[in-house]
Amino acid sequence: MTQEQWGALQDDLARTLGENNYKTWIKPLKFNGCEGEVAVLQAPTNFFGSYVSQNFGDAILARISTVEPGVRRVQFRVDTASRPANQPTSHSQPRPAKAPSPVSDIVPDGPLDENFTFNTFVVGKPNELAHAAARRVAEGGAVTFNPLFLHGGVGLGKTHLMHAIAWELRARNPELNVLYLSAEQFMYRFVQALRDRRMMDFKSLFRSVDVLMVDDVQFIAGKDSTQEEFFHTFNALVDQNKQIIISADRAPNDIKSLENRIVSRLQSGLVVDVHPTDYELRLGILQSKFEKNRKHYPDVEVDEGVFAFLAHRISTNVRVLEGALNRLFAFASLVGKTVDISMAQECLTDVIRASERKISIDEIQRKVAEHYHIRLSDLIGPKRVRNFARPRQIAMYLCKQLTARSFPEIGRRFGGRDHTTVLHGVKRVEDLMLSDAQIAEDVELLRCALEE
Ligand SMILES: Nc1ncnc2c1ncn2[C@@H]1O[C@H](COP(=O)(O)OP(=O)(O)OP(=O)(O)O)[C@@H](O)[C@H]1O
Repeated sequence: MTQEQWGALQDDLARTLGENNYKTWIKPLKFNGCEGEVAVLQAPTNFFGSYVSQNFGDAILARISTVEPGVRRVQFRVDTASRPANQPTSHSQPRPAKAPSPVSDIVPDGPLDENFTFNTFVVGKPNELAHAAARRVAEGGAVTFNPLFLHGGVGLGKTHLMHAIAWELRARNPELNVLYLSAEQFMYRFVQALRDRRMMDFKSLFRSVDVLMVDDVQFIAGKDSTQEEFFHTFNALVDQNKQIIISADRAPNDIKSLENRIVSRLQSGLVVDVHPTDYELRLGILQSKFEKNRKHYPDVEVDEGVFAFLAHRISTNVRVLEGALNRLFAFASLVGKTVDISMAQECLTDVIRASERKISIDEIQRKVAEHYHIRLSDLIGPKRVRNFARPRQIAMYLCKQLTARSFPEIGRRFGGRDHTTVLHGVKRVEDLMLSDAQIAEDVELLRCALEE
């Protein structure tokens, strides 16, 4: 993305977030470039970065990814030149070292968030299994399932649970060597060790931990040598009966470009799905966050019905929910008014609008038919000629990606087809996207048009 495109994107944000938000929070951000899947923005202070990340992070990411489809995360960094010496950055993402780093730098103690404990984790139907498994692992003792593999969508509490396990294990046994890091950090440390010719240090350090936690493991998919090293580390630890805990945004066999031997290793323990939140869980989380934050906003009063309104109207992603609540409280304390539903509606227009945007199967079918210049009846109908069959498979794929519909439901909406036909179609498109650039481009174009 060029600086010019960043400028246009800021203008666009000004229109959706309003002039005040723009001037205060968006204008001071500088675009520092992209590092793989991460777009790096420079913020004036740590607080600034985390506020923007919580409140406007999703809006910024959505726009950046229309220009840079490969970008999946936005990271806020503070300008080190203007920061006093020794002040840590808001993110513990590694920065390239100039000279070989000390051994302890190769595997740093993972950055654990002190708010991510079992006490602050609200349990409901969608996450009760994951919570129970995490509790079991946190008790320590004999390893019963290895690894524990937690998977689920963005912002549903996987990292929170992993940190909670680490805190609990450390509290029970301070001697225990618990290492938490993201898969991205694992790769970075590995590359750094290779570059500094310190692979022996790297290997012996990783093999000496008692509990290893790797977050967002999907990141290493397609990165061959990192996968190889991860596999060896994994095996060495399992052989020593050391506990491993992994998280990812999807189940092991759904992670593309992950070697089969790793997939089967990851499946060999307990695989638990953290489901999207339901209304009750969202309500519970809002109430718990409210109690917790009360001390920061002692004067803020909340009308009855506000939490129910938010739990109904805001998406399943807990990070978004938290951000909305923080923004609402900051606003209420600023204007000194009680939070009521109309204030929530006004203050969170963009968040609510984003949550409301639901793409329907009808919309997808119409767009795909239009794109390929075929009739809707041919897209849905029984004819199996390639001119219709391929767009049909693409439409099925997009339905699976962009709606919450199940395979059988999608099948029904495509002329009563069996769910295995849909499954096959989706798989076929996934494969084709890797080998056929035209198909990959068509799918991306359609996705962008539908998400607009
Ligand atoms: N059940 C819950 N109770 C309390 N807070 C929660 C719960 N689930 C998620 N959160 C909060 O939501 C935010 C996002 O959670 P977390 O970072 O653990 O998500 P994640 O699943 O790891 O997402 P990602 O894949 O984006 O990293 C955190 O602030 C976390 O504390």
